[in-house]
Amino acid sequence: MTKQVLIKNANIVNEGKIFNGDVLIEGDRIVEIAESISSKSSDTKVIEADGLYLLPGMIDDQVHFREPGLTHKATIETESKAAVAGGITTFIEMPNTVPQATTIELLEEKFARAAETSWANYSFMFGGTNHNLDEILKVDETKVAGLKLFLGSSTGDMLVDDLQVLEKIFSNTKLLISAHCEDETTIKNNLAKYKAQYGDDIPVALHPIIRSEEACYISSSRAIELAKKTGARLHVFHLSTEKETHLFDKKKKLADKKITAEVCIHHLWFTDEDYTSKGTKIKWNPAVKTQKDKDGLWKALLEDRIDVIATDHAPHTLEEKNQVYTKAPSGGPLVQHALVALLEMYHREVISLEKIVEKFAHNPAILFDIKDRGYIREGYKADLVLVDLNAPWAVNKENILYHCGWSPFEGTTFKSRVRYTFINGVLAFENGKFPNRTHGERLTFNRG
Ligand SMILES: O=C1C[C@@H](C(=O)O)NC(=O)N1
Repeated sequence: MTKQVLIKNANIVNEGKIFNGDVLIEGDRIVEIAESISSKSSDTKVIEADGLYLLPGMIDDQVHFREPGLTHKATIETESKAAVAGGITTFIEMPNTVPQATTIELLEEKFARAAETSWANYSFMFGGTNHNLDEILKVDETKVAGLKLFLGSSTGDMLVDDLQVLEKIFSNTKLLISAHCEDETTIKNNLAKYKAQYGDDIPVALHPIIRSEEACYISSSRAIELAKKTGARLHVFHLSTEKETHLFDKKKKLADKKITAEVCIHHLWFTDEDYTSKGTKIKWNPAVKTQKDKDGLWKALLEDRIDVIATDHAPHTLEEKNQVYTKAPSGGPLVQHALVALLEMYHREVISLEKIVEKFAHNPAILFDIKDRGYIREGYKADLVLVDLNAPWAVNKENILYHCGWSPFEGTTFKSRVRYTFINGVLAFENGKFPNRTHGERLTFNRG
């Protein structure tokens, strides 16, 4: 008989509602959701979830797991395991690896590596450059999550700045285009100004002045304009400014939106005041900006001008991060702590549980047309998370799972913790331990 798991008496958070009930898993799928389900056989594993909240597994649409080529920073195995401990059951990984995922062959190698080692479900973005239009046009949109374009330079030198090429890509690809938007000319001019003043040792607090609001706004506006002109499907990654949020529409149903937006945990949590205590640990591209920006991002998220929450999990070693401003790479690890950070914001009455689930599970599933995931529904894959909202713990070196061994949240106490995570019906994480070595599946899409 197929293996069964019965989750009893959970507060189920799903599709805008919270209700008390039981969920029965058989094999890799949810087979029944009801007020009360009795155990069907003696070897059904029963989880008494009294007081816990059951959420669909989070879907993180932007992570950097550094494989191949940068495995001193992270691997698919280490980071997907950390993700599972953090309640993320599915991730979409970025192409700025070494080599970059800019040919179909290289991309398929990443899929093969993930099939062997990933704990969580996965897909990848194909990388666009100034030179691989032909290859972009060969990519089958039913097989990959989308196309990533760096419209501002960041880790991995993948800047696409040939405007003619860009227009051809937007006009011709059927792939969902995810864009990193920061205007390169603005950044370069700002950087030159402060380099003249400070040399390489620029105070990190100037990062949001160098990678400025203006840089973000110019680039996002340009990408949106191009998407409108060409009819391309555009998803703007990691908005970091209040100003940009007004470029996005709040009225339409998500499935009908052709232009969507993402916000990341670090931009919802930190502000420029934190550079003093955290230094380059919170150096990200785009930069963490002002309190006004953070407030604006929250407002846009809650008003549905921003559609999804992600992490942009981007680990670097501490040695790399602890360099002077111009040498310290941008990015930091987040997948283990993103959900509990959002639950902290729930405790602070900033966001509801229903909204967290909508933005971090339902909406990425809708936006990427992910098949059978992102919801607690009968017939869907059993990617599930049970969280305890009242079990405080502090992030420290002993409980950090990232390969790089540090977190921008070190020293932070979170009220909530992830108790159980299921990947395709298999219990991957249980109270700090990993009872089963799960193997995530390649995402399939309702497209084409
Ligand atoms: O766009 C990016 C890339 C990422 C990385 O390190 O890969 N780090 C960032 O801060 N932003």
